[in-house]
Amino acid sequence: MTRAKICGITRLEDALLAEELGAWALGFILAPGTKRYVEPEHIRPIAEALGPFVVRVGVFVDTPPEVVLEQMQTARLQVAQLHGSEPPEWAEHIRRFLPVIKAFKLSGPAQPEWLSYPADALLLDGVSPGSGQSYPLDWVVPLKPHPRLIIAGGLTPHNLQPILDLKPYAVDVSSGVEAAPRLKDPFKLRRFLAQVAASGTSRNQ
Ligand SMILES: O=C(O)c1ccccc1NCC(=O)[C@H](O)[C@H](O)COP(=O)(O)O
Repeated sequence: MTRAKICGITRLEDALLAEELGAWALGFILAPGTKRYVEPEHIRPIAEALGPFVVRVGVFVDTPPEVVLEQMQTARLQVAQLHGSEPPEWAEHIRRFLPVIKAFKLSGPAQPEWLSYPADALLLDGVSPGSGQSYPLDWVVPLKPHPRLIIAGGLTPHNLQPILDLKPYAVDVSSGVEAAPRLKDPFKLRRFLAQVAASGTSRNQ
């Protein structure tokens, strides 16, 4: 079954709606200077308002492991997503305490050696995270053997079906379900999550 992660959450109402519509995971951007950055103290009340069965993910870019762990605790998040050029030792350090998703940005086909990166799941993204940029689907193929492969990058309710046909562990979307940067669009969110559910992969099936 394929799960859905909704990334770039900045508002409580978006988080609660995504949860209600069946999202498995919600992502909060902890990379200062990026469009959807939210401070750990701002995330905390959102994370605490969610039910127990939705996974709270913190997204970091080249942040040292000690800082990742500190901010994850402050924000009450559960899974760390490493979205920069973090060395494997950083992921190993964080994994002593929390599960890790390692993201790789594609400017060409995925590299098979990424399969051995120490992470609980791998995520493939476009070259410019959160920008709605996609890539040719066959670039994903070298990582297909990974049991927990998350596909992101330019997904929308319109182009989602061929990705779902690959049956990845999860799909991840940010700008494709926004009304404007930082604000989710309830209609797009509903369509995206309904499509994941209709693929026979909803958490309720
Ligand atoms: O979304 C951001 O602004 C962002 C900034 C810095 C690092 C990562 C970021 N997003 C990570 C994600 O997991 C996004 O969901 C992913 O890049 C897909 O975005 P989109 O193409 O807009 O759906």
